[in-house]
Amino acid sequence: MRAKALPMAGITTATTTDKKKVEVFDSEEALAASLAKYTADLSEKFCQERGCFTVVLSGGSLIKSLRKLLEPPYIDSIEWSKWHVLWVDERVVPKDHIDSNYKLAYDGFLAQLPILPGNVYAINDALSAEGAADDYETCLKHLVNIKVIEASPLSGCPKFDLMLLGMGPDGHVASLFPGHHLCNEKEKWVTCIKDSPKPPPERITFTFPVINSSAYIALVVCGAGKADAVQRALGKDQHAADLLPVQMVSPEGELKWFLDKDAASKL
Ligand SMILES: O=C1O[C@H](COP(=O)(O)O)[C@@H](O)[C@H](O)[C@H]1O
Repeated sequence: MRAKALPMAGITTATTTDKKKVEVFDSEEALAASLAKYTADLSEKFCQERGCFTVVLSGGSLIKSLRKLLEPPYIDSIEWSKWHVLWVDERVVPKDHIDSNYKLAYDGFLAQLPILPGNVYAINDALSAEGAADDYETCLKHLVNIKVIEASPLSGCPKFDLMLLGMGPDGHVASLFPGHHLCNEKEKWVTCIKDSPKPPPERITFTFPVINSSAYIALVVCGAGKADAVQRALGKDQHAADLLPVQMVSPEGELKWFLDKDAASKL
């Protein structure tokens, strides 16, 4: 694949290949502005093409980086009623619990938007971890059947329009942690983990077959604490063995890394 460096305003470096783009921003503020435009442009594209836009959220620091979507011009121009919002992973806690990814997204993002409540798909917090994972997979199957979510002709998995992923300092994405056997799950779309190394221990998560069926993935990573994992994923010395989960992200469509300069400091 051909790689080239592009000079862009407010961006320290930008590297592209056919399917993978990496942009490094001088500040998290500049990253958030670019992420909002990227999301809005994809929303417009998919609302026109499909009549709806399926967006998958992560928890953690990603939600703060979406804040520019709450401001003009996007708050007024995006067709929010056509958005369908799901989560790539969720902690098995009540929806009003401080650890809930739903609560984080609702308080910091969704509560301020005119997205239809019926288009926001939280996990069922009354169920066990296994039950919640099965229930969420059933929800995905229903949304594929009624064509809200496309099906990938390659994998048969749900093909989300845009997946917004964060990454932990250890290189985990969703609730798929380094060295954990769930990174190799091939059959289930949604599974549960009961021994998460990061609290809380019980979570549900999309598996890599679903993550990697996405049309677009934005990987949003900020802060010096994540520079080592970024270096392993994007640096010159690439080893096929012992891949970090973030290195297993390889969508059918486009993968775009949004890095601030601290996260990119070891590249
Ligand atoms: O536990 C989780 O961590 C990751 C990364 O979070 P961050 O705060 O370091 O950005 C997040 O993407 C995931 O959804 C969440 O459950």
